[in-house]
Amino acid sequence: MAALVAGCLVLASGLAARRVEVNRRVAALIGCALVLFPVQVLLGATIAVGGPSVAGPVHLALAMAIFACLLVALVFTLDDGTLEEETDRLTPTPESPTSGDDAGGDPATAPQPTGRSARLKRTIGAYLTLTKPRLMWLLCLVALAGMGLATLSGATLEPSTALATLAGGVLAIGASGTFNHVYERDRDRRMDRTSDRPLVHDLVPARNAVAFGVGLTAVSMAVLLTWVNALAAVFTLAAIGYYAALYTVVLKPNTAWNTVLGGGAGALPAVIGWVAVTGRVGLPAVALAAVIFLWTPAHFYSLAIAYRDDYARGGFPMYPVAEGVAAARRHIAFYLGATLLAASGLGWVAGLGWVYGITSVALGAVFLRSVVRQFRQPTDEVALRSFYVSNYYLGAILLAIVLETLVVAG
Ligand code: HEM
Ligand SMILES: CC(C)=CCC/C(C)=C/CC/C(C)=C/COP(=O)(O)OP(=O)(O)O
Repeated sequence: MAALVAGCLVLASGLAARRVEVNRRVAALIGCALVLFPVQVLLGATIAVGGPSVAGPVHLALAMAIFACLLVALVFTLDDGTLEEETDRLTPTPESPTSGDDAGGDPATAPQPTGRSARLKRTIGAYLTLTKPRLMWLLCLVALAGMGLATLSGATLEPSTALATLAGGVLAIGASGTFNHVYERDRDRRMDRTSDRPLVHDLVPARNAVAFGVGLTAVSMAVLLTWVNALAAVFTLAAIGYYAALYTVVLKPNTAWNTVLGGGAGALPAVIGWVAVTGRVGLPAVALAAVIFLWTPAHFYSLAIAYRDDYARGGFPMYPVAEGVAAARRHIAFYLGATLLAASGLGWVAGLGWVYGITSVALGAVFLRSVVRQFRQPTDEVALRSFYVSNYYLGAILLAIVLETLVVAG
């Protein structure tokens, strides 16, 4: 039934391309999909009658190729219709002399809480903010999904291992987020979105923040070494270094590739989760990491479009700042396509079932629709909506993995 529906849709795309005038690139891509589809039907028939085992993977690869042709055709069609020329590149202004004074406000004139407990509350709140707690739920789900996948390979997940891995991970994310706050405090002052951060207002002295980050790192390592294993600790330390040094110091201020290359930091928790259970690296964990890696630009570029002026003020060459909104939108669509393909690859590599299949197709469609809306309605609100949908998409497929591997199977 699914193949029939897909076939009808491929055919409908072909008919639509004949009715509306499409350019040659789009026509060629849809033509490819139309030619590949009957081959796919034949391959499917071969599998149904017990053909060679290689037919299965080839069948999946061909399905991915058909999807890729149609997605690229869609992007070129949307681009042709609505996009302005790429004249919207901004120049990051790292040393902007005027923007630093007012954006962050003056801590001396900001209202100070009176009373010991109010001050204590404010300081605790400031330290909590340094740990970037809003990111944690999704990164924890990544690690949990990594652990769940490991159980499919026959390993057993002890609840204490799961708890210790998540605790070590949360502490590590807190540490790297803290280092990020310290290093970026001057640029944060110049950006509206970040001008209320604790270090901008000296709510926490930078030295104390560094000590806090080092402390969190040490406790994280102690937890992982005591209750999980050495390899998980090594990967977690690498993730802290990746985010706090490689991404924050080297990539983010210097190259528009910062998000693509930085995506590896967020992908590592998938491997950490798997390693925590098995003590070694496995293919399904790498496949999950690939999904996160490809998802990251589709996640962040939408936010960066909405805040491009802010990032330019901060002096960061984020992709929409350096290359313009039109190019960024196109890349969001391509990375989204790559994410959806990687997600099907993950399902196949890990042997996931229908809960994961249905969730990734349904939420993938919601994600794709939100990105298509960005082309039709290129406003910051629509871009921001797409940013949140990216999180729901990833959250949903990770939950589906956890459900299939730990709840249903366990
Ligand atoms: C280079 C990689 C990434 C960049 C540049 C990036 C950037 C951002 C930024 C700027 C925010 C807004 C933060 C704030 O306002 O406090 C954000 C929010 C968020 N990000 Fe990412 N992100 C990246 C990777 C990831 C990864 C790998 C995950 C998890 C798997 C993730 C999950 C989230 C979540 C859950 C939020 C919070 C959304 C909310 O406010 O509800 N991000 N991201
Ligand atoms: C296990 C472990 C330590 C994992 C660390 C991985 C990690 C925290 C990845 C997330 C990357 C991230 C949310 C960047 C935020 O962008 P930004 O810092 O550019 O955002 P900003 O503009 O708000 O500062």
